[in-house]
Amino acid sequence: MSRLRTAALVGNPNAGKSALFNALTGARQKIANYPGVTVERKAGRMFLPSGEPVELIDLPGSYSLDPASPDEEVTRRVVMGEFPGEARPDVLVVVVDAANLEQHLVFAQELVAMGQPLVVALNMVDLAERDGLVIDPEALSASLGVPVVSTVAVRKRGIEALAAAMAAAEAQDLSTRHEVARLTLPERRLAARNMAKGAILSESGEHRLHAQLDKVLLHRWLGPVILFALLFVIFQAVFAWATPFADALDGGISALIGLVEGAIPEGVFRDFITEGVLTGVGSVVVFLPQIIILFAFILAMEQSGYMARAAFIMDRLMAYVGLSGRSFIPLLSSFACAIPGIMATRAIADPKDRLTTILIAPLMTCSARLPVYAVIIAAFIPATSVGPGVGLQGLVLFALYVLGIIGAMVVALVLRRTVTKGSASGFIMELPRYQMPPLRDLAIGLWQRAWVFLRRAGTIIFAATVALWILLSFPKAEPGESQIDASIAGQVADGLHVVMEPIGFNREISLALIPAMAAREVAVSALATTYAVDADDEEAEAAGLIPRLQSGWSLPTALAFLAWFIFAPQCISTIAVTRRETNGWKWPAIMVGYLFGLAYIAAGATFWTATALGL
Ligand SMILES: Nc1nc2c(ncn2[C@@H]2O[C@H](COP(=O)(O)OP(=O)(O)OP(=O)(O)O)[C@@H](O)[C@H]2O)c(=O)[nH]1
Ligand SMILES: [Mg+2]
Repeated sequence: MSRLRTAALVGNPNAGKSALFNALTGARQKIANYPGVTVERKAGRMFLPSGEPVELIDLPGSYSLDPASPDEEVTRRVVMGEFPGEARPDVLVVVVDAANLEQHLVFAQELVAMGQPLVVALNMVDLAERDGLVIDPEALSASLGVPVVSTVAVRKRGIEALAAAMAAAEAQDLSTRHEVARLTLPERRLAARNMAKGAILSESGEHRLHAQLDKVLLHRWLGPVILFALLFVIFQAVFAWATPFADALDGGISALIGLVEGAIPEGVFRDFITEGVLTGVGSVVVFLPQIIILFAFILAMEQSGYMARAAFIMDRLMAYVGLSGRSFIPLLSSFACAIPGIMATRAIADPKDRLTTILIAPLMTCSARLPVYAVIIAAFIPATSVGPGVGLQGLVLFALYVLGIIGAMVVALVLRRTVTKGSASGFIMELPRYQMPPLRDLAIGLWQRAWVFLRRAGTIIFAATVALWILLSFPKAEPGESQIDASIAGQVADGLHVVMEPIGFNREISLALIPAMAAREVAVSALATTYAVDADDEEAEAAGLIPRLQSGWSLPTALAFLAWFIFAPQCISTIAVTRRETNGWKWPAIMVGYLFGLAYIAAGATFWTATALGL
């Protein structure tokens, strides 16, 4: 006759505890909160083979008995029998994922060491077998010293055997458990690895290959080196591969301008089409090839399963600045655009972690900066190579991205010590399988990205450029006076120029920065339109933006302009989404303030250093 009254399911997150709970209890469950905390208490009744009822509790996922979150705190106290009003479970069912055995066995050993009756459910064996990995429960049982039952919770496989093992658990000899109790965490990790290895019955070549791949790609220092090398190659490719396509697009736009000039009689309307629409918006659209190449790499990294590994690598590095790998995915999406990045921070449970991530997200180089960077680099950085296969232009682009990341990390460090003080939470994630990126998905993803970019060009960039063209074109200049001087925009820019002159910005830049608040790419279209309006004749107008930049700007000014855009929060939508996600104006105001401050300092420092060096 069994004396079991209560049992608890415990284990790492996503091991399948809740699925097992459902399989064991059927519909007989009751959900409430633990007293005093918002953590859910899920209990239900199951029956042992003898027909005896047992109350089964489904505990929240945990990585160890050292609590790092309210969920883990509850798990720990229930398991230890310290939770008021909750009886210590008579038997623990430790759920481990067969495909992530090494990871899950670390916590399992800690539980074994508690010296309670215990059964291990080796769950998800179906998924492991699909991946070519067969685990021997007998071998695992021998090395852990406790019964192990294979289960597939979602197919209700192994459920009866598990219930039988639970019933038999009270007769367990607990005297040998103290050996495990003495192990330190690194020792337990090592033991987990050996046990996991020792329990492998068979492993497919593919699975072994993937495991080998992980050994290299997740290596303590080789991993980050490979990640950075890969990023380096990506930025090289953005310049090296895009040039012919960008040139072709550029030629197409010039041809279109020629066509319009031939078809429409001279006048304000023709100027509007050529200077405002085609030159302005066209100057941004030519960067479509660069955007596509960048995203082809990013999507391929995501779909191949490498991106999750990158997050894993970054977790270690981000811990130094008080952030966890949980921030990596939002920050990574911010490379496309800070808006989805900031929205993705909702997945970060810790409020201070989340706030820090929101505040630094705009420092990740979003794709809107790419046209700005690319046009200045094309105009001022020679297309020379600085080593075999290493172009200077790609190197500068890479440096700009890295500077954004370094800026973000420094800001995070400062924030974590001041306004968002608190301890960082731990982070472990399940790594997806490696696979060849499916070409179809890749193509769809690229198409979506390209469409987002073109839609921006057709809406917000178009609108801001047209508005600027109107402000630049009226009132009309007297003969002998420059159109920019006469225009409304020119007058406004003169005011801003007073503030921007000390950091090396000329009037055209000051002018372009105002509409660029709508979106960063507008800085490019605004410059293109300004120079087109300013051009004395059609020949000068047709010369294009890059020669105008080269003849009008000094190198220190161009570099200062690049430095400005690493930091400047020139994006109204980002400010709006920050307001929404932080419920007020306080944090967006702080964000905008510190980013403009940094932009000004960085641009100024760049300008004066470059000037002092005689560049
Ligand atoms: N194929 C397969 N899927 C499973 C198995 N067990 C659980 N799952 C799935 O794995 C996912 C996670 O299972 P859960 O039961 O929610 O995991 P959990 O341990 O309760 O997770 P937390 O409560 O977050 O700690 C769900 O999508 C389940 O459907 C299994 O044996 N085989
Ligand atoms: Mg669960």
